[in-house]
Amino acid sequence: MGYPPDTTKTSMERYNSYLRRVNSTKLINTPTSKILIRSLLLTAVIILIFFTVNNPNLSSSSSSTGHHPRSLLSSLVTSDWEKSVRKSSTPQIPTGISVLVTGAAGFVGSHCALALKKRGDGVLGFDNFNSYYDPSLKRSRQNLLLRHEIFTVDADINDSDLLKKIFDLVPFTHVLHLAAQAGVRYAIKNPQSYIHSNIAGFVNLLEIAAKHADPPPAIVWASSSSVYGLNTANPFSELHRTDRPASLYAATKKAGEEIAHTYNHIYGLSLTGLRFFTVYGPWGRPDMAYFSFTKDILNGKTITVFEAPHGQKEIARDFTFIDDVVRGCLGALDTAEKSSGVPGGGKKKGPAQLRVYNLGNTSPVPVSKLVSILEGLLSKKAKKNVVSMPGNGDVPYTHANVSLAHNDFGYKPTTDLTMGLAKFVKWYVGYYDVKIKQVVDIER
Ligand SMILES: O=C(O)[C@H]1O[C@H](OP(=O)(O)OP(=O)(O)OC[C@H]2O[C@@H](n3ccc(=O)[nH]c3=O)[C@H](O)[C@@H]2O)[C@H](O)[C@@H](O)[C@H]1O
Repeated sequence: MGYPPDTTKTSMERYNSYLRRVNSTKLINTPTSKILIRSLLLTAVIILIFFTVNNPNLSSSSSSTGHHPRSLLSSLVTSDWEKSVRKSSTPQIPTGISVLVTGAAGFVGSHCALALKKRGDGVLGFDNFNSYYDPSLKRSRQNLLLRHEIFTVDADINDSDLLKKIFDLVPFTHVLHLAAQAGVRYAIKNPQSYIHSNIAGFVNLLEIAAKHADPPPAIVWASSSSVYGLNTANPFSELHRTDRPASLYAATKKAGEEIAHTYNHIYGLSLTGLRFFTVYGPWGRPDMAYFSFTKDILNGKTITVFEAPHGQKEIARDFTFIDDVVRGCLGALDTAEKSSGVPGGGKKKGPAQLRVYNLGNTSPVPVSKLVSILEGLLSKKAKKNVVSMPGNGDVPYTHANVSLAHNDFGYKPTTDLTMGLAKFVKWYVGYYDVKIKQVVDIER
């Protein structure tokens, strides 16, 4: 219940405010008050600068707090830019699809973009080139895409205005959504970045796909093996429980799967989540163990290898080679049905497809074996510091059952870890111009 207005007080306040205005005009004309006002202004400016410096998110165009970034729409869009967007997205064959690839300058994104383009599909890249790891590697991937006539828009998926503009220019049939904050253990250091990209960014994309895009595209997106969390049933099946994530990263990917359900249910968006299992290979991510181990072994630096508590199974991963994952992504895109939503959102013509698949290698390898394979390929012994696995989000073991992906789109991984790492090392020494005794010939 509200209080009745105090009319006496209100009119007194109006009068007082009138008096303050009258007095202030008199005051500012005296020399003492001029000095006073100037010093007050100066103090205000200093406080403002202090706040901005200590809260970079306030001035950032792409904050990590989940606030909407300032749109790059007006600074990016020119008629040449529009031409590049349209040209890149146009399929080269009559049966080709038109795909917006978010995270296109990332590891999996760049490989998928190239594979799609190679078979005649239209591909537009989208990436914010953040500095989670060396952005120059992302720029090199972007240049590689450009050499194959794939244009990459340099922006954040939280930029609604720009995304809308892109969907106005191109009637994408599909979105391959791979832009995300990756890394399991980094979530301890920078939790907000996971919310910004994996939750807010994903919702922003889905909002635009559901309510703005005409036609609403089918969306295939990157979930993660980490959603299995503390699950102990093996190998991991899509039917197992995923309600016990061990890291915030895993929790945001699991949240993504639930959010996908909602947009499928309300708006009829066709959505397919792919649970990737520790993907590795050429042009990979420097933050991942196989990559940083390679770098450190070559530089004679000690690597930290995690081990399980005594009496437990060795720490292992179902390492999955990039080419196998790319085939899985294309298979998922090719079997994705159209969204059933009506452009503008709010209605759907009927139920739409909602899928989740494991994309793993089906053959877990202990991390100690990963190190010994690398030692062989690099002809150099690793200096190892073996420590107990810290409780910072890691899980001890992953192992995929991929029969669902096999049945639905013929997914069948074909590269074992030794072969895949040989391909990675060959790329690594070429890219970073490293001399090693002998590069194992993998073109058998
Ligand atoms: O499948 C996923 O969904 C995730 O895969 C990947 O996570 P992980 O499987 O944790 O890969 P990665 O960090 O390479 O560690 C590999 C192994 O090395 C061990 N490890 C790691 C670091 C270290 O210093 N020492 C060590 O022993 C470590 O204990 C682990 O056993 C992606 O990064 C992630 O973004 C997500 O996609």
